[in-house]
Amino acid sequence: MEFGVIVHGGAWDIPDDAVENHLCGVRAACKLAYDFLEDGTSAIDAAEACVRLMEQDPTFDAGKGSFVNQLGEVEMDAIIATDEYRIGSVCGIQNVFHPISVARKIMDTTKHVMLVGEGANIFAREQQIPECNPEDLLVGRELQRYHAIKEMKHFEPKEAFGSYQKTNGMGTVGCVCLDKSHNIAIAVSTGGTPFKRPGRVGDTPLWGSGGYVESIGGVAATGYGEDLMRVMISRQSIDFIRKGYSPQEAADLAITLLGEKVNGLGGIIILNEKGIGFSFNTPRMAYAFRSSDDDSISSGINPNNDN
Ligand SMILES: NC(=O)C[C@H](N)C(=O)O
Repeated sequence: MEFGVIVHGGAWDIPDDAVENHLCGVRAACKLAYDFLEDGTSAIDAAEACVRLMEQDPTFDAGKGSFVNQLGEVEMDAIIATDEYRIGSVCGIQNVFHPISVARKIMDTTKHVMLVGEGANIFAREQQIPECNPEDLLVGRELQRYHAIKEMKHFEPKEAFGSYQKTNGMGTVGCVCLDKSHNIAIAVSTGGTPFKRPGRVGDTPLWGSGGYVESIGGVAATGYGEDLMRVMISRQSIDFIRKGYSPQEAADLAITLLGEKVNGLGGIIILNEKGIGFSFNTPRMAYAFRSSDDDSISSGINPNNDN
């Protein structure tokens, strides 16, 4: 392909009544990135714009709509990177609409790769990234979930990713873009897991776990972060590509490995010049993709392309 994009909107037990919003959200983000890439925009700019759109969509567990932690607060993580090992990552940031753009500024303007917590907020202020009120990121659905979980005797965040319960609306967002100059970029953003401990960081902002990219391909992950980071799923996927597997084969192998090694639950998307791949072992994952070889966007949410 000359250029292309794949997007995910989270891998978990997406309830039936949230399917439409998830599909609309990933398709809109995919279209935005594809149109940019067609116009000659760089992969990194297209990837940032794509994730920003999903961060402002309250359907997803990223930006507005994020889960709240045990204190009832939103703490977000994000990563953005190019295939030249330029990386920006942010953990536990609060009160900004677009963590992905903070990550981008870290990549573009500092010598660092990752900033966390209050330090990340100080940096965002210095960069004149607009701050918002904590309530601006909170949606009623998440407040209700917070109170419901607080009432529970026992809550296991991993269960939200399997087929154990129906909880409305959650899903990290991510994308991989290839531009006309053969550059690949990844961007991933999340509010983490429900009722997480304050300070908990998942896979998303960790290079090689939530995302990874080299010239041979880019990967973005989603799912139960503690499992994804144990197997460094994104880096594993690219190692399969290096061994000669196609993006689809690499995606399937990485998800099999996730299940076999740590009984993990999650999904990944992969893209390189040879093609697109995606795989998940959760009940559903929202995804959309289009390469320059395709006439239109493909999207889905159920296993086996059964939509
Ligand atoms: N919804 C998600 O994908 C959550 C994210 N992977 C985390 O564990 O923080």
